Order: sequence, then structure tokens, then C-alpha cells
Amino acid sequence: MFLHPVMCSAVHVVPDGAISLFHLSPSSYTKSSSINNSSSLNRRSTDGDKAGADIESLKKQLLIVDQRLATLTGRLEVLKAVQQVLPAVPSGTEINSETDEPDSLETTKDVTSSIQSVTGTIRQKKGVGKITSSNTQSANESDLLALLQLERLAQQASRRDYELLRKQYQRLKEELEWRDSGHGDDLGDAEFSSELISDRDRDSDSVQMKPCVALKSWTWRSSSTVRSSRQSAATIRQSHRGDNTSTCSSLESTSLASENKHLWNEIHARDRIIAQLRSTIAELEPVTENARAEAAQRDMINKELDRKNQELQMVINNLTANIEALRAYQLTEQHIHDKTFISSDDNIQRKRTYKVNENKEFVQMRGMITELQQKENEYKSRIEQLEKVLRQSNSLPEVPNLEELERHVTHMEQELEKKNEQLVVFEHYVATKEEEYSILKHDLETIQEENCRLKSEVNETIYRDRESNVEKLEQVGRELQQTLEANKRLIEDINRERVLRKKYFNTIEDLKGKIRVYCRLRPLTPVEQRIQHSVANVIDPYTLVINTPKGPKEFHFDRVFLPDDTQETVFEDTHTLVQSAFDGYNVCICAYGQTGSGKTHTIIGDDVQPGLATRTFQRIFQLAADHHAQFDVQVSCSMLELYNDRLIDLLRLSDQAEVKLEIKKDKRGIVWVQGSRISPVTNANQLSDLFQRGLNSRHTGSTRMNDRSSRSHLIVSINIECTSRLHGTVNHGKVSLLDLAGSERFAKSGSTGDQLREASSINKSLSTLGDVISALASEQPHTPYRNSKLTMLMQDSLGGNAKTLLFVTASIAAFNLDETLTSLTYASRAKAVTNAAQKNADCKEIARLKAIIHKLRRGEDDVEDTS
Ligand SMILES: Nc1ncnc2c1ncn2[C@@H]1O[C@H](COP(=O)(O)OP(=O)(O)OP(=O)(O)O)[C@@H](O)[C@H]1O
Repeated sequence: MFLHPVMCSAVHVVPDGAISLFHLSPSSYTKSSSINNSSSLNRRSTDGDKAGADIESLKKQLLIVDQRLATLTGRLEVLKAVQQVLPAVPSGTEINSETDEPDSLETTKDVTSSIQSVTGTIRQKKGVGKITSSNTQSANESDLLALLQLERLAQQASRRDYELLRKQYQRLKEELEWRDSGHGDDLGDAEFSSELISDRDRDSDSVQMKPCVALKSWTWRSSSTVRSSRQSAATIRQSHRGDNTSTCSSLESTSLASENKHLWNEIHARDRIIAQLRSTIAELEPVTENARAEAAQRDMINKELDRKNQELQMVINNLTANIEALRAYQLTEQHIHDKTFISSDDNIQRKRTYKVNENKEFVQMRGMITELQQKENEYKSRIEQLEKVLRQSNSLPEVPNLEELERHVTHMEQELEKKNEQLVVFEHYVATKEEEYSILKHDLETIQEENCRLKSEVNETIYRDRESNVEKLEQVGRELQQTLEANKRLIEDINRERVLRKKYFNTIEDLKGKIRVYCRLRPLTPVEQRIQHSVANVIDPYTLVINTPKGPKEFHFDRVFLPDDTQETVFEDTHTLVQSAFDGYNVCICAYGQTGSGKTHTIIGDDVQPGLATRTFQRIFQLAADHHAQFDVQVSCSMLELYNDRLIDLLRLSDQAEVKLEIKKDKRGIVWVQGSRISPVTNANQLSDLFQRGLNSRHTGSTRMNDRSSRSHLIVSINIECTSRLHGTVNHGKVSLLDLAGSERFAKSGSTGDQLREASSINKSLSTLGDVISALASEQPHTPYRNSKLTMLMQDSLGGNAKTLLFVTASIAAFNLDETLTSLTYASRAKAVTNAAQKNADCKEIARLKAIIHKLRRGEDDVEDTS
């Protein structure tokens, strides 16, 4: 009976119960091992395959051992049955199965004698093995005993074999479990063998013994048993030579020996096979590695092919989408074309764009086809290379992955075929697209022709329309120009009217006796320009807006002079008042404001830019000259200074004794200073010189706010007496020019000592002036003129018998915002003040009598009328 073909051995049970183990020939075993090994190597392509192969091998060995064990168990059963029918071994002749094997004839005899009596029983009960088969009536008892002894020996050997096999079985089972649990994968064959050999040397019965060694050990035991059996048999044969009945037992013994020899040979053959397998494995390892690397490379190629395939698929998708878009566009165009023949530049542009896009797409498609062909060539060459490698691999002995490689190549070829098919489809698609392109091109040409025709029509229409439109436009332009000019004239008229209205309003206000208030803004100094900004915004000649942190604040004046307005400009609005003085009115021109804001500049000026005073002087004498035929004009001048609340006559001669100056007011309300020197002048230069002399005596000083600060109030009075040559009437006019000292903040002006005292006096007098203005503006019953000499001096100018022009000067620098706001607020309030100016005129008789009185006062004798 043969077991599985891959088994290296088979168990043959002879019909009479004897067991014979034999082996396949080494060559056949090698072949089957080679096949098995080949499959094993294939499995080893992965790391787990090795362990799997080992487990398989162990399982097979286990199966063999199992079967052998079963056989031996059966054999043991037979022997047990024999033993049962055998007589009991006498005491003292017990045999130690391990050490004292009864292989001597004496021992055999002892045993034989004790069992002699039961021989017949054995014959009757059962024929066991070849002992009974060869039994003859002529065999003597000694032969029988020898035979029984041999049977016992065989039994003992079988027991030992059984034990060994049981242990081997147990060990193999553990080994299998151990490997199933995933251990021992790393255990090398060489290590394994050496361990087995050392185990054999240590203890052949150890449960740790490995299969091969166990088998060898078992074989060795068997062989030693066989040897001892053989020796026993030889001894028996020698002792019973010539005895025919011993022949049979000798033959049996020989059979066991030959069986053991077979086993021994089988072990050697297995060892050789194992060695061969190991060397084969060692040879095939690099081939396996190569095959693995090749497989990895092919995997990469496969991935690359997949990626390319995806790219191709995307390209195909894009192209399909483009075709759909083109078709849709074509349909839309057709629809538009059918519906209307209105063409425009947009259509042409769209077509051109489409054409350009289409050309681009075809260029892209061609590029992709070329790319694909290149890829195909690359893949072909790559496949050739791989086939070459494959052929080389095929030439190697026992390449385990050959079939796989071939399968892979086949797969690759199939892929290539698929790609080729795709390429053919794609080429077909491109051909279709080219056809569509030619159709669309034709359509485009048709549309372009249509478009050209429509365009020329449109151009003609446009040209015709343009002609008429140009005429219309010219007409509209002319009308627009006329409208603009009319508008401009209207604006000019409005401005003129507004100025006139203001002028008339001022005149009315003058007639009413209102104080005229002018505002003059000082330009920023170079230093201020660097670090300051302007807070003033002049809306029109009458409106000033000051930007404060709380918001813009608006002020209205009779006139606002800008920082760059010249002295001439300022005087233009003033000279009419000079005329009023000729008409017999008291005129007061006063400058009020913060220190350094331009009061002195406005009233006095300098040689280059003379102020109002000098210009007034010139104007008086010009008017006198102009009216010389009608009027005899007498001009005199007084010049006072109010310094530290003390009046000083600036025209007093140096050799003249200082007299007490007292402020007086006549019954007409005209203020005059008793004791002051009144100097007659006959021309403008004489007056200017006198004025200049008086200025030289004025108190000035340098402060932080002004290099040449006026530390006093200046009052210049020019008396004009006009006597009509025709009627003898006399007009007494007076022009008062007041350059007030500026209000100042001590911290800013940096005044100390005398200057501090001066500033304190100045501020106090200006404060009383403010009180007077407030009282007058609010029309209070009492006006506090007598609170200071300044207000007493200005009594006929503010709310009195005078035409007053108040200049409020202000700085536009943000630094002076507070002072500017204060000055402007006071000036605005002053606007509400009304004067009651009356003409100072006497009739001819009164004038004659006054002249006589005047002469008498001077001590003249001739008091008769000379006029
Ligand atoms: N409108 C202006 N254009 C050009 N320069 C001006 C103008 N106003 C004032 N100034 C210059 O500013 C400086 C100070 O002016 P001014 O002396 O007239 O101030 P003030 O008000 O009289 O000062 P104070 O009260 O201290 O006498 C002068 O140098 C003057 O020339």
C-alpha cells in the first residue's frame, strides 16, 4: 500500500502481520521533492510562504509518523496477544529493556525452561507469526525457547521503537503547534540541524529532539537492536548448528535486520535529500529576489499605465465635452442665423474666438496623439526590454515566477492592445472632429461674409446718421455755448448785484449810523507756515469761517480782507470816509485786535507799504486841492498816546512845558483833549513828517509776539475845516486814527517787568472798551465810557457823533485760534453799535461870529469880519 505521492516513504504491512517500511527511490523522491520544492519556492515569494512550507513539511512528516505509529501499535497488539499466551517470566530473570537485554543463550535457556510447560497451549490457542507457520512436530524444545526469546527481543525492540516514535510524535505535534502560533519563522535550517545533532548527542530520548534527529536516533536504536538481534540469532545459530528447526527463526531474524537496514538507508537518503533541497533553496534565493524586483518593477509599470490610461480618459472626456459645447454652440449659431440676420461685431468676434479655440484644441489633440504615440513606443520598447529580461530569466534554472511573468507579459500585451484600440478610437474621433471643424469653418466663412455685408450696411447707416448727428451736435454745441455765456453773464450780474446790494446795505447802515466793521487777516509768517496751518476760510468778501475744534464758526463783516490783500485795497473801501470828514462829519478809523495781528501795519504801515494814515493824509490834501475853488480847507493835527493809562502829547515840542491833558467833550458830543498841541499843516508831506515825528516818541517794545509791539494806544486827530468860498458855510470835520495796543496773553508775549505792567494796563483798557461795545450793542441805558481814558477818548467814535470804521485784525494761525475768536466775537458785537453822526456845519453868520470870537481869544484887535 502506497501513501500520498509526495510522501517520501510508504508503509507496507504484510499479510501475516509483519510490518515492512520501505522508501521510494532517491531519484523519484528527488523529483517529487523538486516539484514540492518548486511549489514551496513559489510560496516563498512572500515572507510567510517559508513558514507555510515548513508547516506543510512538518505536517507530512507527522502524518508519516502517525501512520507508522499506528502500524507499530497494531504490531504491539499482536505482540501483546502473544505475550498473553506465553508463560510468565520467572522471577529473577526479569529483563531490563534498556540495559540487560537477554541476548545470551544462558538467559534464553532459563527463560525457556520456565515456559516449557505452556508450549502446547500456544500451539493450541493461536499461531503467531512465522513461529507457528514453521512449527513442525520434529522441532525440539530448545528451538522453541530460542524462538520465543527472539520474539521477546523483537517485542522489546518494538516497545522501544514505539516509545521513540511516540516521543517523536509528541515532539512533532508540539513543533507544529509552535509553528502554527507564528514562532520559529526565523529559525534557519542550518541552526535547526545543528540543534538536532546536538540533541541526538545529548539524549536520544529527549522530547526536545527534532524530527530528523529523532528519526536518525530511532534508526540508530533500531540498528543497534537489529545488531543485537543479529548477534543473538548468530549465537543461536552457532549453538544449534545442524539443527534444522532453527532455520526458520534465523530467517525471521534476518528479515528484521534487513528491515532495519532499509530504515537506515531511508534515513541517509532523507538526509541527502534535505541537503539537496537546502542547496537548491540557496541557489534559488537570488532568482526569487530578482523575480520579486521584477514583479515590483512591473507593478510600477502597471501603475504608470493606469495613470496614463486615466489621463487619456480625462483627455477623451474633455474632448467629448468640447464636442458637446461645439455642437451646442453650432446649434445656437444656427438658431441665431435662422432667426435673424442681424450680425454684429460681437458675432464675428465670437466666431473668431471659437475658431482660435478650435484651432487650439486641434493642436492640443494632435499634441496628445503624438504624446500617446511616443508613450506607446516607450511602452513597446519597455515591453521588449522586459521580454528580454524575461527570456534571460527563463534561461535561469527553475525560475519560480516564470509563469507569473508570462502571465504578466500577456496582460501587458492585452493592455497594449487595449491602448491601441483606444488609440484607433481616438484617431477616429480626431478625424470626426476634423470633419466637424471643416463644416464649422465653412459656416464661419458664410457668417463672416454675412457679417461683412451687414457691417457695410451698418456703416452706411452710421455714416448717414453721423452726418445728421454732426449737424445736430453742432447746433446743440452752439446753443450750449450761448447758454454757458448767458449763465456766466448771469453769475457776473448776480455777483455785481450782490456787491451792490451789500454796498447799498452798508450805505443804509451808514445812514442809520451803524459802525462799519472790517476784518483783516494777517498772513502766516514764514515760521508759522512751517509749523502752523490756517484755521480761516473766507466764503465771500463778507463771510469768514473759522474752523474750531467744536466745528466751523461763521462771522459776518462789512468786508473781509484776505491775507494777501494790499494796503491799497484796504484803503479803497476807506477813502469815502475821508470825503465825509470834508462834509463835516467826525470820522473814526480804529484798529483793534490781538498783539501782532497787524493793527499798526493797517493804520501806519511802513515806507514800502504805507498804511491808512499816510494814505488818508494824501487823500485829505488831494480833496482839498480838488475842491480848492469851492472850499478853503484848513488842516491841523494832534497826536496823543495813552501809555499806562496816561495821556502823552506826542507833538509837544521838546522845549515846551508839559501841561496836563484833559479829555473834554463839547455839547455836540465831540471829544477833544485840552492842553494838547494842535499843529496846523498845509500839505500831506508836512502832515506825514509831523506824524512821523510823533511816532518816534511813541512807546514801543519787543515781545515774543511782535518785534516792534506798540505798548500804547495811539490817537491821531486830523481836524479839517472847510469853508465854502461861495456860501461862507463852514464844515468842521475830524478824522481820528486809532492804533490800539494789542491784547496779549502774558504767557505768550513773555512780558515781564515794565512790559508786564504795560500789558496789564493795555488789557484793562481794552476790557473797558469791550464793555462799552457790549453795552452799546445790547443797547443798555448806561454806557461805561468813563471806566478808562481809552473809552472816554473813543466816546464820540463808539455810539457817539462819528462815522466809525473798526478794523479787527486777526491771525489765521491755529496757534492764535483763541485770541482770534475773541477778537472776532467782539468785532461782530461792535457791528450792532449805532452812532448818531451829525454834520458839524455852521451857517455863514455863525461862522463869522465864531471867527470873531476866535480872533478875540487870540488877542487880535481886528475882530471885524474879513470874510
Ligand atoms: N496784512 C499784512 N500783510 C503783511 N504783513 C503784515 C500784515 N499785518 C501785519 N503784518 C506784519 O506783522 C507784524 C506785526 O504787525 P503789527 O506790528 O502791525 O501788529 P500789531 O497788531 O500792531 O501788534 P502790537 O499790538 O503788538 O503793536 C509786522 O511785521 C507787520 O509788518
